[in-house]
This record gives sequence, structure tokens and C-alpha cells, in this order.
Amino acid sequence: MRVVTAEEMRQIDQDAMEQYGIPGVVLMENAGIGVVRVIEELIQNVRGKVFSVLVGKGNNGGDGLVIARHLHNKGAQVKVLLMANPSDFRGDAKVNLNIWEKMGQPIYQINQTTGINILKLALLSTDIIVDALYGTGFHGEVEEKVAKVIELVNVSNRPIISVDIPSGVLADSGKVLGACIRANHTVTFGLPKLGLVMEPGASFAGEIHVVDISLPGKLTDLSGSGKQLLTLETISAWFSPRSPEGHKGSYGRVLILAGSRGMVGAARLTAKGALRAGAGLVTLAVPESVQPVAAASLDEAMTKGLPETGEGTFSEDALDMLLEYCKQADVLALGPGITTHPETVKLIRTLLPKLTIPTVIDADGLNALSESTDILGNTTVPLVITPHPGEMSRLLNISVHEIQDDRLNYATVAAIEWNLTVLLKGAGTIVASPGGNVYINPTGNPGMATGGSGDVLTGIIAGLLGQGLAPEHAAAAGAYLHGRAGDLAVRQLGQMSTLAGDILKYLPEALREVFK
Ligand SMILES: NC(=O)C1=CN([C@@H]2O[C@H](COP(=O)(O)OP(=O)(O)OC[C@H]3O[C@@H](n4cnc5c(N)ncnc54)[C@H](O)[C@@H]3O)[C@@H](O)[C@H]2O)[C@@H](O)CC1
Ligand SMILES: [K+]
Repeated sequence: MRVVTAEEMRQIDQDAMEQYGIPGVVLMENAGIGVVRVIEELIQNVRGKVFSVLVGKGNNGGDGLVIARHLHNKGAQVKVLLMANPSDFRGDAKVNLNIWEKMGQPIYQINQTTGINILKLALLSTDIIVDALYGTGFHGEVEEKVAKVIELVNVSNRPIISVDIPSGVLADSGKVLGACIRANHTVTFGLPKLGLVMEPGASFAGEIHVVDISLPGKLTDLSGSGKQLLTLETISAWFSPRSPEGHKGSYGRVLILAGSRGMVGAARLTAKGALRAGAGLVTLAVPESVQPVAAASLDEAMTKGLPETGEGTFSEDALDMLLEYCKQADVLALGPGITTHPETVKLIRTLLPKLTIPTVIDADGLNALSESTDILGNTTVPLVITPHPGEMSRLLNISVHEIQDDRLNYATVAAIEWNLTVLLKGAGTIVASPGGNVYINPTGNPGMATGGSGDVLTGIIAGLLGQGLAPEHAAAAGAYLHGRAGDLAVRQLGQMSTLAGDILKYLPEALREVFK
């Protein structure tokens, strides 16, 4: 599903008005009706219920006034609480304020000194709160007066429905710089805004409902490159059912370069990730002394032992054998558990320019390249890199804080600069393609922050690449399925006890949903 910035949404609204002649007041009417419809789906009958509608001076407040009118017409008792002076209203919002006034309905101004007491009283007898203070036009931080209102609303213990976006969330980033409405539901118009799918905005938004406000499909369609929220529907379109004539060679021969003495588990988890994701054949290459251990509990994969250093990590001498194995594989995944031993680092740096097959690079595979990222940009094969913010910080040579502050931008810039697919881990994993596409993943939970979880993801992506998914689709579907499997695992096992191996166990269930 396409997601947009405030500016993109404003442009779409403007095009609807100017190119198609749809009056703004019609869009606002549709928006308000859309919210009321969602409310009716949630509580069936609004008759007799008491609503407090918080109204700001912009168009978001205008939507609030349409909502107030329709709720009133349906028999609800509605209190309009204005966080502005009536003289501040303009355009379509002013039209709707005038209608409300002409209906003889009361307006309570809560922007005055006595406002807080009026609000407290109103909230006491309120069943449901509608938040139409700020929408996509909001910038910066709410002022102190508004912050007090928001705090009262948040502790009122009443269900809160936010209009378009919770007031206080920045529409383009999901950032919350001060006070912010914590909604149970957010009804957003036309297309979801980025701030609703990126943290912390996503957590403030509660359940998201996207309603149609009659914007022409041509304006909202996802054409060319763009930003998408990953949904089951999105990723399902990238998979096709297996042909009855398929054999193991049809589903990809995946070679995995992973592990070291003391980190054999990382290698096995990667191999199992690829297998569970449907790879036809998996070969796991590990330092030679740990090969028996790697093979011991990995019935379905082949293993190879490669020359190693005294510390049990891959040595430079592994290069020729590795290149030979690559000739018999369709995809390579490298990095989990390989350490940053200087010889192993050299091996990775020498290997990269010689690669002949699509490759997924993770963990210490990325750390090996952090001082020579030019190698990444100079490979001739499709690459998918899967850094967590720490690895990304080493690659880009900027702080983790800076990366986390602008995740989408850094992932996009790196993907274009190095001409590869970037999967930036963390809450709301981002996948950016070299062509400028961006996918935001909504699945996953903090229970997945456990050793080995990333190794499983690397394996899944390699497995999907082997089955012919385009690199950006393999990375995006991999992130979605990995997160979904983690969500299913946590449902059974809880956030504290879920292990990486459990993500593997629930992956089949996540994949089954794709083929339902
Ligand atoms: N034609 C359109 O553009 C449509 C817009 N719609 C609604 O309009 C909203 C956008 O409306 P607006 O652009 O008027 O803006 P908003 O209503 O989101 O913003 C409210 C007002 O707050 C001001 N403001 C921004 N940051 C502030 C801060 N930190 N402290 C105090 N005041 C601040 C803005 O200048 C603006 O006047 C959407 O979110 C949506 O709800 C819908 O009615 C559908 C159609
Ligand atoms: K709002």
C-alpha cells in the first residue's frame, strides 16, 4: 500500500481540486463522513452517545466539524471544543464552523484561561473523543497550552479517534517532539501518511483505517517508484505457486558463508532460514574445524569446510575454494558469525569484486567493508545488505543516533549511492532499492531482539532470491515474513522467551498466509 508525505498528499488533494474540479469542501465532507462510518463500525450505534470533538483552526479541525455535524444528525450528543478563536478559521474549515453555529449547536472554547476546566468537565461525561486538533499541516512541537489539553485527553481513559493523524505526530517522519495524542484508532484520508507507519508515530496511531474521500485513482495509484507499506497483499503478488514439474534445482542453490569457532549457531540458523524459506538446495560453508559440529544438527543442508585461521575463522586461503563453490550456486549469503578477524576481513574484501552471483551481506560481512565501502559500489552482481543501525553507522561513518533520526533517508541514499538493496533493521524495518523504491515493514516485535534473529533473516532473503524474487522483493518479503513469524511466535511464547529458532518454527505459518 502506497504511503505518502504531507506534501505528496497536499499535491494529490490539490490535483483533485484543480485537475478534476472536486471542491475542497466535498473532500472535507467525504473525510468527515468516512470517520463517522468507521466510528459506526466500531460501536454500531452512535445515538445517545456523548462525543467530545477537539477542533483546531486548520482543515483537520474542519474535518472535525463535519464529523460533529453528522454525529449530531445521527442522534449523538456532541460537544465541539475549539482550540482556536472562531475568527482564526478560514476556507472550508470556516464554512463548516458557520454551519455548526447556524445549527445552534454550542461551541466551547478551550484555548482560553478557563479552557482547561471546561475540558475537564466535558471529558467527565464523554464516551468517545475525536481528535481533530492538527493533521498533516502540523510542524514542530505543540505549545504548552495545547500540551496540557493533550495530556488531559490522554489520561481521560476514553477511547480516542484521531482524524487523519494523531495530533502531535509529524506526518513525514512519525516523530513526536512534545505532547501527542495517544489514539486507539486513526482514520486517515486517501492514503496513509508516513508518520502513521514509522515509529513512534505508529504506536501513537493505534489501529489505522484508510478511508476513501473520492480522490481519483490516477492520483493515488502507485506508479513508478514510491514508498510502500508492506502488506500481506503486497508481498503475495511476488510469489507464484510451484509448478508440478518443479525440482530442487528450480528453487535455488544457496551457498552460505558463515560461522566461526564459537559461532556455529549463526551459520546453522542462516542455513535453516534459507531452507524454511523454500530454497531448493543449501550448502553451508564454515571454517573446516567446525564443519562436523555444523553438520551435526543440519540434516537438510550440505556442509563444506574451508581453510581457517588459528582462531577458527575463515582464512584468506579459502578464496579459491569459495569461488569454485560459487560457480555451483545461484545465490550467496555471507556474514553471520564470521568475526572481524583481519584475515577474514581480507578474504571478504578480496571476494566481493570477484562475485558472480547475487549476494546477501550481513553482520561481520558488512563490518569487513566499513572502511572500504567503495567495494560495495563496485560489484557487478545484485547485492542486498542487511545492516542494523550500528552496522549502518560504521558503513556510513555517522552516529547511530543520526541514522535513527532519519532512517528512511539514510537507507534510500545508501541504496542509490552503492547501487544495491539496503535493508535497515530496527522497529519499522526499511528496504530501499537502488531504483528509489522504499518499503516499510509493519511486522515484528521487540521479542525478536534476540541473538540469531538476524541470521534467520539473512537466510530467508537468500532463500527467496534463489527462488527468483527480485532483490528488493526478496528483502522486503523476507523482512515481512520474518516479522510475521516473530509475531506468531511471540503470541505463543511471549516476548521474553521467543528465540531465533522459534522464528524458524513459525515461518511456515507465515508463508502459508501468503498462499491462502
Ligand atoms: N483539501 C485538503 O487539503 C484536505 C485536507 N484535509 C484535512 O486537512 C488536514 C491538513 O490541513 P491544514 O493544512 O489546514 O493543517 P492542519 O489542520 O493539519 O494544521 C492545523 C493548523 O495548525 C498550524 N500549526 C502547525 N504547526 C503548529 C504548531 N506546532 N503549533 C500550533 N499550530 C501549528 C498550521 O499552520 C495549521 O493552520 C489534513 O490532515 C486533513 O485532515 C481533509 O479535509 C481532506 C481534504
Ligand atoms: K488529528
